[in-house]
Amino acid sequence: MQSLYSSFPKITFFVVLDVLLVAFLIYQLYNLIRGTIAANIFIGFAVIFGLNFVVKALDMKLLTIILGKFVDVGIIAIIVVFQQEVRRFLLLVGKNASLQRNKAWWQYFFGKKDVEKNNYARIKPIIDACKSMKQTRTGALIVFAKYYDEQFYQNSCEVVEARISKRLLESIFQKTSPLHDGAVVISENKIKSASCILPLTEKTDLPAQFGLRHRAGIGVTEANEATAIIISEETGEISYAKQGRVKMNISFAELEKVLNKDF
Ligand SMILES: Nc1ncnc2c1ncn2[C@@H]1O[C@H](COP(=O)(O)OP(=O)(O)OP(=O)(O)O)[C@@H](O)[C@H]1O
Repeated sequence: MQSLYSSFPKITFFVVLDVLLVAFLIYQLYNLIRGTIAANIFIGFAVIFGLNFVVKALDMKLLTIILGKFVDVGIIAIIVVFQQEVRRFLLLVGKNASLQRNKAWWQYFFGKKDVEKNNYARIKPIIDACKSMKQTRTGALIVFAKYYDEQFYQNSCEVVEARISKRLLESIFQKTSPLHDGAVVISENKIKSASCILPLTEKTDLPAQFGLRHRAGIGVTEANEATAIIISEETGEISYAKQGRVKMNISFAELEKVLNKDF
């Protein structure tokens, strides 16, 4: 009994912290891959790791060698297979440490009123454009990128670099416009680009009516620090995507609230 107890690590502050941090990381990982195909692949990896442990314990030499080969390349395989998820995870870890974020905190404490006032002025043309596009059932996808990753967006986009205006947004998404296909990306208080082809989410548990526009809107928020407004051409319904999740059929009051927070 004595030896069993002595084999346990002493419970210190850092042991508790260690366990809490690991639990937090596993929870974040679970959040990132929940509802995606990656979740099944993750279970596949876990089964192989578990089996390897069992066959080793049972001293089954042949299986130990075969499964051992998988486990040896496990980390590399995980990075290759979970490329998107690793990217999202690193973004998540890095976002709180970023300079821009610190700037936002500074503004929060020292210039909140100005920020809020300017924010409403920035949001209004977007809300107005959404109202009009909802009415006319014009399909649209507007992405709000916290940090404009040129490599990510510009490969597939037309550069716009224009002031945000209701009429410009409407004209871009008008069905006869050459730029109407794809997404508009707003960042740094500008319409940076239009007609962007974005990565599609691999989620398997989305509503049946969600086609490519919705999948792209959700996909971009999984791969980047971004949120997205999706207006359905079929129903005029407005959805809002953030961190890979989507709120369907949101009202304009809700839209104003979320944009005020996220944009
Ligand atoms: N990868 C992509 N990135 C950005 N936009 C895309 C992408 N794929 C498709 N789209 C846009 O989605 C449009 C097609 O939408 P689709 O009908 O498949 O989507 P949906 O989610 O069902 O939306 P809706 O309710 O408007 O029909 C395309 O015309 C294009 O503008």
